[in-house]
Amino acid sequence: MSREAKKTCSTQQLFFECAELFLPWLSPSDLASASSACKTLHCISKSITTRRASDASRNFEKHPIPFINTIDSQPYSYFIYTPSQILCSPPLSQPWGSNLQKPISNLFSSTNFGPYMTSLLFISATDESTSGCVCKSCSEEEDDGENGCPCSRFKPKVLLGLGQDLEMMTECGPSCDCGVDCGNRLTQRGVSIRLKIFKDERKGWGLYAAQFLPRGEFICEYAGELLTTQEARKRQKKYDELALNSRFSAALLVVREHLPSGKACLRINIDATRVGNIARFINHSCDGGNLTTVLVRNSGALLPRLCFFASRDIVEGEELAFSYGEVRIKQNGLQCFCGSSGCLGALPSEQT
Ligand SMILES: C[S@@+](CC[C@H](N)C(=O)[O-])C[C@H]1O[C@@H](n2cnc3c(N)ncnc32)[C@H](O)[C@@H]1O
Repeated sequence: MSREAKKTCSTQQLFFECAELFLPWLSPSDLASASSACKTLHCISKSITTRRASDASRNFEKHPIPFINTIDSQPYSYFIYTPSQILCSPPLSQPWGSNLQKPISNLFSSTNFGPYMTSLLFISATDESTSGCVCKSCSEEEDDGENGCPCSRFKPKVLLGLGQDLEMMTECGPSCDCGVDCGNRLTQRGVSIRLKIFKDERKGWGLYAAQFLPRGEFICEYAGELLTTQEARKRQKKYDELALNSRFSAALLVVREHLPSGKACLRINIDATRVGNIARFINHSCDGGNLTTVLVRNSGALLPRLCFFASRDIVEGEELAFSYGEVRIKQNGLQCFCGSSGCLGALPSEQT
């Protein structure tokens, strides 16, 4: 090979390596623009698209969670991935589809939130349920209710074979001596089951079981940005406007924890529209679907997390669904296509 040819070859190699580094940061529309610039960028963009479609979780979860679309040409849905809820400002973009196997860094790990997050995560512990445990190896409560880890005092009914409503459970947390492998941190290790994301003509993307899931199985957390109520209302208004004019899918969930008196005492706004995990693909079903929502409190953490468990046995290939709520007050609300025998015809909507 001549010197000139060698030089051209190494320049091409350098261009290729640079493109592999920066293209994964681009949104689908920017990726498409870059792809039309030359043959090399077209080839790399194509393989990035294939990799994105093969794993919505960007390697953050135990198994890849692929997109499958037999309806139209959209290969995947674009968003920023976080395995758990976040309070800090999320990054504007995140690499996705790179040929590197591991996520570049876990931007959202609980140790990486900075002082602002720490002050919100920890509260001054005055009662037993928030002060954490000093167990060497945490075990669940024994039948007499005494000898187990104090952090696992509450178990949701779905794990005990009972009801369907929003429930509560407690786990070890930041103020406990035990580590992430502790037996009482079931919902803190991300998604460990096999799932896939299918596109439906009328409901858009939806989350499906890619294996049998027994009743009581932990599915995933509803991860996203935690918002103030003021910010949630502002965003909801914007999302409603967008949904009127396009097939825009919002994923802003409002959770209210009630006192026994019935008065709301805690409101949590989780927005997974731009930043979230695979729970943002779970569609609504008027009959409650096959998932139960559980508020999980970690010892020492100020805010609970919303987690999904299988409310009954779920067979491979079944769509996962839950009820978004009861109230339907918005005019021009979205039509519901849940297909359940008790379908009310419109998606739940509420003035947030
Ligand atoms: C949290 S997202 C669920 C994922 C969404 N299907 C997507 O494509 O990204 C909520 C949106 O999904 C759609 N959706 C969810 N359940 C539905 C249902 N039962 N019937 C029709 N559309 C539904 C609505 O557009 C809703 O605003």
